Amino acid sequence: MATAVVIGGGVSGLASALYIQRSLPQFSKVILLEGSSRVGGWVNTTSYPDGAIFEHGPRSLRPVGEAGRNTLLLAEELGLTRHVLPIFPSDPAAKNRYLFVDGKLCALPTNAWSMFKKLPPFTKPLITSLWKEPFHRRSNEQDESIYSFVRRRLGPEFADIAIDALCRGIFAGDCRKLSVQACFPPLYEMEKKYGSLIAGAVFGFKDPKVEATGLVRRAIEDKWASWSLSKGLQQLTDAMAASIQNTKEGEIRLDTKVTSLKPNQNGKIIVSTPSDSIEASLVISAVYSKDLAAALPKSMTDLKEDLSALPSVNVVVVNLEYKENVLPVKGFGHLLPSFESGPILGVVYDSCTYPEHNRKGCPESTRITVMLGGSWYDKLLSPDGTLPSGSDIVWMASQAAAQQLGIKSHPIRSHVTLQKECLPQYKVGHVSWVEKVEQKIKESNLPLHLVGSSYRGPAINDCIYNAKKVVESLKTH
Ligand SMILES: Cc1cc2nc3c(=O)[nH]c(=O)nc-3n(C[C@H](O)[C@H](O)[C@H](O)COP(=O)(O)OP(=O)(O)OC[C@H]3O[C@@H](n4cnc5c(N)ncnc54)[C@H](O)[C@@H]3O)c2cc1C
Ligand SMILES: C=Cc1c2[nH]c(c1C)Cc1[nH]c(c(CCC(=O)O)c1C)Cc1[nH]c(c(C)c1CCC(=O)O)Cc1[nH]c(c(C)c1C=C)C2
Repeated sequence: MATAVVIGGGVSGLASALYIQRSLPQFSKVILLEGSSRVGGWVNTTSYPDGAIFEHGPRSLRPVGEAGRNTLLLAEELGLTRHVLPIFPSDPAAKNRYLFVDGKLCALPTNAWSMFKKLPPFTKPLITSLWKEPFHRRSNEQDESIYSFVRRRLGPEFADIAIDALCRGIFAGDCRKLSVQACFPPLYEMEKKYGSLIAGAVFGFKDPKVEATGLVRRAIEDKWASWSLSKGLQQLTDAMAASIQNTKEGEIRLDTKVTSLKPNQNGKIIVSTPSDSIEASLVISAVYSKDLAAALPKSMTDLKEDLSALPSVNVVVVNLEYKENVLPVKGFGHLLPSFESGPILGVVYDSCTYPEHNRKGCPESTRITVMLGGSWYDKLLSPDGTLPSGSDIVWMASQAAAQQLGIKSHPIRSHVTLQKECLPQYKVGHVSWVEKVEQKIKESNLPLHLVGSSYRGPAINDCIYNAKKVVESLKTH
């Protein structure tokens, strides 16, 4: 009886367990071990009895590309079709994103025409950077920072303002340190292959392989910008967990932290938890690389050191709800470049994106999420090095919202979550680091495989799709 063990019950671990059940029938037992008391990992939704929904982690998914289509397919297979909340291209949440610079909200260009206009905070129309872009020489470096790549190709102003803010709004990180090769592989490939981003965008488009039926077809035909679910994104991970447990092979054990992994003489791995030991023919690690390092035996010092080297950042997520409509603009949200504010990364206008998640009977109520910290987390700390109390953080976030959005009223409900080490930082050289750790695991001959946000992308779509690819690579032909 062959047993597969998946370590970690975030979206990557859940996807791994699901795909093992579907594609690797040689495993008569698939056991998912989760250290905490719930599945979902960073996917975490609070649903209040009055119908209001607060997301403390991810809140929307993109339907594009192979990975985006794959998640939609999975949602459909899990029976979630009627719960999908699409954002259409005409919705303000799809069209409007803002920067907060010099005390003002500045709309980012939304269409080709706006590229020809001088839109503050930029001092010249975007087209003036774009037309020169194909003439810049490609770099010979293996990797470089996102900042230096964009500065080289599109100029310093675009890098200092737009790219700086964008990296805060995806990685909560510093574009001067993050790797372009790891964080934006399509941009990196476009330059390497076509010598230019514009040429790459024109000639490099490939139709994704995932078949366009059902939800995928609807998303393509109606040009969805993004989507969520009627009960929030945790509905996806809850449905994944239910599907795993619905089969005779699948088992999820909560409050079960993996404390050690030891190879035995049969080429298997003994997976130990405080209460049990399991002999596994296959182990998929779906935890932060540092957490995997902590479970590996001392004899694997080299690999442990490598896995421990991946840095990550803390993000403080503050959900705020107001009784009335307090937003001066409609859109997805706004971001602050690092020169503006330090620790306040941005604000998501949740009630504008998903009004369905507002409390019942109060369509005018407003939900926003203020995100703080990331690479600037230290700036949030008190002089004694501690994080201010929850009520102080709510005050700080609501003051920021008041100043940036002109909100005069006080929130009627708030929720603060400290998401510790939640976003791994892919620094310059990250892709080589992934190759190195995977090579060392291969050389060890252990039946151990890596998935999760530490390696090939933090987006939910990446996590699910990479889990699928890893499991499918294990199929015996
Ligand atoms: C604030 C925020 C906003 C985000 N917004 C978006 C968004 O809008 N769109 C998007 O696509 N992505 C977004 N992301 C990114 C995305 O949510 C994460 O990258 C993704 O959820 C990571 O999933 P994972 O399964 O790889 O890891 P995790 O969610 O970290 O799961 C790992 C699991 O392993 C468990 N674990 C750890 N150690 C052990 C052990 N020794 N034994 C057993 N279990 C263990 C943990 O408890 C956890 O449940 C956001 C992330 C954050 C933090
Ligand atoms: C202000 C901080 C953050 C906001 N979201 C995140 C942080 C740290 C985390 C996050 N957001 C996205 C992803 C997934 C990336 C992907 O490839 O899909 C992650 C990990 C989605 C995202 N958010 C913004 C963009 C441009 C994207 C990429 C996908 C898309 O275009 O939708 C911008 C953005 N994020 C935040 C705000 C307020 C904002 C823009 C106004 C919040």
